[in-house]
Amino acid sequence: MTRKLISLGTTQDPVREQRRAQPLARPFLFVVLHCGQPALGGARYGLAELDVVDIGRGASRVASRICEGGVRRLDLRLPDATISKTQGRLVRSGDTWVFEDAGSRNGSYVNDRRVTKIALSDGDFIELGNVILRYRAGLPSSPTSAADLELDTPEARGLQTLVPPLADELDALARIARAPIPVLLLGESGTGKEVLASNIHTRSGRAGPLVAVNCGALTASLLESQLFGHVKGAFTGAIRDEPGYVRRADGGTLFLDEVGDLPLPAQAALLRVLEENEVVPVGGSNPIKVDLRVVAATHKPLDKMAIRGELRVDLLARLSGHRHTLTRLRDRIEDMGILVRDLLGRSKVPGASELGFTLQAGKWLLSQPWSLNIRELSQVLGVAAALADGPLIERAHLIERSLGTVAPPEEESVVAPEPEDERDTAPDALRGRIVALLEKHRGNVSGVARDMGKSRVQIHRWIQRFSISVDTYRG
Ligand SMILES: Nc1ncnc2c1ncn2[C@@H]1O[C@H](COP(=O)(O)OP(=O)(O)OP(=O)(O)O)[C@@H](O)[C@H]1O
Repeated sequence: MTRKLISLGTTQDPVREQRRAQPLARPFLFVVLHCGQPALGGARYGLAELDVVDIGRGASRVASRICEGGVRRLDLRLPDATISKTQGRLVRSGDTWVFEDAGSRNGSYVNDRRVTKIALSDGDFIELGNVILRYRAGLPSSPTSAADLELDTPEARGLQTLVPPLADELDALARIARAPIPVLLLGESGTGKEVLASNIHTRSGRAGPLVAVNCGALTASLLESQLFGHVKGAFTGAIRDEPGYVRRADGGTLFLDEVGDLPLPAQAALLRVLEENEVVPVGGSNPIKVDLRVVAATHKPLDKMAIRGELRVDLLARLSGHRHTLTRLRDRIEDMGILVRDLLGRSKVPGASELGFTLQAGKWLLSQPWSLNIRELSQVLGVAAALADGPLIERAHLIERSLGTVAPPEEESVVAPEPEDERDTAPDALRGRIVALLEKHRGNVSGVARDMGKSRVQIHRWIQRFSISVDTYRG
């Protein structure tokens, strides 16, 4: 079984009907995590067309929709020895859903509390044996994303989700991927922008390579030659022709990672390339044609940067053919099961893909803020898999903040407000202080960051804004 999409009804022309249909808020039941067998991934079931959901033990996860005597019923079987054959049921009561335990052997729990009967609220977690489910009262969904979905096989990495509004956005992105439209990926660090860029390239069917450029790591003095290449003899040390990133991506995809870190002079040069589809290598005189598909990514607030003059508005417009903002992990916690399956499956720790979780460990995964998103989850799981000394990852193996005390610098967030001090400090005084510290630290930005009590990213941002050439201070 790979990806089963179960239609909710037949239409004359489903494509046209879907285009006409606006997303509606609908209730859903998610199977979020099979703690004992995370390889089973997760599932979602639309509750809008149902009156009752019966849940009990089965040999495998199977959901059947049945209509008997006018009652629309979903029969959900879950493969878990700790679940009773008849565990419990969800019953529609007007606009709400009520969970009733059916006298199960091990009991049913909602948000950690043992229950016999309870009206569910949006976001409630339902624990049945070692399986954790979640009720969502009203998620915007199109007819496609409202359909039942089982995800138990890793495929289309970065494009899989159970969450309906996100599924609709990713569906649009998957279609855009096939056209040569520039894509701008926004979102917090660790949400999967690079993974998605790679997937967009794969789906584009373009024959050329995916060439990733970390714009924040380009050296100021060599930037143009790194991007656009150079001819032999263009400068001291140019002992042969070099194509540069842009020409290497000819016929493929140029992935501009951390595009918010691109210095202004490089922005102008890049814009020329994107507008004219040709590149002039440093020291050369003849333009060379290039066929590029550009995907750019950043966790910075590009629109604000454009207003402040730190990013060219025309470049931003060029890059923004289609914008996609990645969802934070804590806002797609229903995907925990499918992410865990993917991450354990890819882990280099021997036997990781066979591991399960204790119920306590599973509940912990679902309760964390995951401020560093999927990257943090991946790190936590990697350590846990290495520590586990049996078939199950226990709560003690899941080490909080495995990335140390690192928190995303507030100024890096696409949604974060601009830090107060940046707006309030007199620009001349700030520039003077940075220049003095660059002199003191001989161009070492980390030293400046330490002395000012700021992140390196913040210092780089000021350096760009004040057009300071760091190389001048390197001795
Ligand atoms: N959908 C996904 N499924 C499984 N793993 C993922 C997924 N998306 C991202 N990851 C993993 O999470 C980590 C971070 O992903 P990625 O580097 O793509 O994030 P990013 O948004 O580009 O981060 P940054 O902004 O810091 O560069 C990687 O280890 C990646 O393999």
